[in-house]
Amino acid sequence: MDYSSATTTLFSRPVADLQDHHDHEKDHNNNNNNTTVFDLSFLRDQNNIPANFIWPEGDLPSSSDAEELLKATVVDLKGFFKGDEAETRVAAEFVQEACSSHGFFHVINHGVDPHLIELAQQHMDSFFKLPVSEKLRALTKPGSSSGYSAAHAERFSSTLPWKETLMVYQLYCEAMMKLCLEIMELLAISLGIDRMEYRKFFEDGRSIMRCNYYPPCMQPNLALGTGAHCDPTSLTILHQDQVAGLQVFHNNKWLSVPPLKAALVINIGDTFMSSLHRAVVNKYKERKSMAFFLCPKEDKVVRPPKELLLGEETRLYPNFTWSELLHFVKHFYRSDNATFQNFINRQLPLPTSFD
Ligand SMILES: C=C1C[C@]23C[C@H]1CC[C@H]2[C@]1(C)CCC[C@@](C)(C(=O)O)[C@H]1[C@@H]3C(=O)O
Ligand SMILES: O=C(O)CCC(=O)C(=O)O
Ligand SMILES: [Fe+2]
Repeated sequence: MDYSSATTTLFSRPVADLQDHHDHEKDHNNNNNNTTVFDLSFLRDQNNIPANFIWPEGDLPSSSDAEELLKATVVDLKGFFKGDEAETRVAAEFVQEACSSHGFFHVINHGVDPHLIELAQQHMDSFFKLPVSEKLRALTKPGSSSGYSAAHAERFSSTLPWKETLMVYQLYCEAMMKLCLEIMELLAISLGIDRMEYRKFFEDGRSIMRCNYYPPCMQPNLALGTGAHCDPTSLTILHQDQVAGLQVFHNNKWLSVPPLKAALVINIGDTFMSSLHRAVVNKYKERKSMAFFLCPKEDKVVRPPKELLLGEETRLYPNFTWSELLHFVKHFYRSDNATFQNFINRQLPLPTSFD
């Protein structure tokens, strides 16, 4: 096999290591013998993008989308970190306001060393600049939450996202994990439950850190960097560079979440309730984002806190474990706006219970 030709659009390769891939959903890639590898560093300059990257009209950004900005609350964490009760209450109220509406907010004075963010970005840059043959050495294995992927072509065959991703397991992500736990404390305060409840629940969490590289696209109106979806996870901390692209569907409109210097974007995932969002691409500028997804430990049972329940009959959803939901999105379902509902309604031999 030859990955060296810079003039070839696609590389086909026999993929012995993808043998046990067992996707069943509509657009999952069932062709195990011959996965196509896309070289986005070549495709970015092409006037016509391959059909695999073209999304159905209803999914595509329209010219009136995102003219408006999302009113994303800016939560200042300074007082909370100092232990100032009054300022903590104000921060928790802002979190509550955002989470009862669309679930997105910015945090500033978040305590993450800017040099660390800079360093992570430099590593990410040098990785994505490598020749495709080198990047493929880190190609993700089916079902794995680490490694490199060019447009998820090893998993899906159509409506491919216009991006390359690199997933790194949580070892490298201590600063993000720490911040997630602080925000979990604020979330608990905002819900009026024991402030340590979620902190304790997530302290042994298994998280996913993902670097996204969105090359420029000559036909940005036909493609999407990340299609509309809800994060199936628990909490997402997103660092976006200075190029806009993130949009949230709120009040029946796509609204832009423009980058705010020194801030991190936070959004709650489906184990709380995630809002539909996506990342669009553009003709001129590459865009990079780093998403840290907090997830519960695999076997932990996810259930609502007792204080929030009036009785079992008020429950909308049964208990589940993160490993069940993760398995569902990795093998059976491509995350979209109905992931959680379809997971709950799934006809699979997995037990669901209210116990
Ligand atoms: C558990 C996960 C699945 C995805 C990565 C994390 C959290 C969000 C999911 C995702 C980003 C939602 C959009 C579609 C997806 C396929 C993607 O474009 O990357 C999703 C991720 C995935 O299934 O790998
Ligand atoms: O890159 C972005 O701005 C958003 C990506 C995203 O929503 C995701 O990876 O879940
Ligand atoms: Fe997302």
